[in-house]
Amino acid sequence: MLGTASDMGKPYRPKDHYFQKAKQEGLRARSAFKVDEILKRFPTSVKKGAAVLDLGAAPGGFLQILADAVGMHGRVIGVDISAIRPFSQKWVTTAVLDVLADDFDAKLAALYDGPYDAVISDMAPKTSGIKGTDEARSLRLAGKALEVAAARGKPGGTFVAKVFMGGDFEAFRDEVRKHFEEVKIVRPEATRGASMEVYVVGLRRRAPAPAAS
Ligand SMILES: C[S@@+](CC[C@H](N)C(=O)[O-])C[C@H]1O[C@@H](n2cnc3c(N)ncnc32)[C@H](O)[C@@H]1O
Repeated sequence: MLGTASDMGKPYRPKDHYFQKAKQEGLRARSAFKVDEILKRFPTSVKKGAAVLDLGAAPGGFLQILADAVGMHGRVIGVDISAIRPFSQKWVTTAVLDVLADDFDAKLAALYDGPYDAVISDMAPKTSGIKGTDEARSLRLAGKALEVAAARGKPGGTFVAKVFMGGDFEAFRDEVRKHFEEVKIVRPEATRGASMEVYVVGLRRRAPAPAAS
């Protein structure tokens, strides 16, 4: 894993500092520092040998951290509407998929049928500049990620989703609470100063209720 957030030097201008640091460390995106911080805060969420789904994974900064975290006996599946440059690690599989497409669930199952120890989403919509619209689009993507975690996540597993604060954010957090024993809101240090984004972290997925007979 990378150096701790407190190692990273202050004062700093997030763009310059994390951008340069990502470049120096051969990371595909500065966002790698965000997932690294989340994994350090919740060290049991992604262990060696885990199966992890990364939604909105291009260009692959999160994937680089996740690939190291799970190691060669794990699996990392990364999907995005944009192509992701292939990984040399055999346990990392990537695909171009739109999570909002009707056939997404079937295509994901064909890629790797789960179940997943962690479902992670860094998805973000193309921003329109209209606050309410962007918040709603962000929540739609996070809502889809939660649906996938509820359907394909292991009991005891982890959920992480980026969401733009505002709008129905609290309703979304409450929805995550229905599926996970503990819910935390995290704003990693590498988040740009003016950004409204936070990560909703669900810990210890509750076992699904048995189907009524
Ligand atoms: C902030 S970037 C992710 C950066 C990535 N975590 C990394 O570390 O390299 C957000 C991504 O969400 C993706 N995205 C947006 N809508 C999507 C959708 N409907 N299905 C899949 N990916 C989507 C975008 O294409 C974009 O690559």
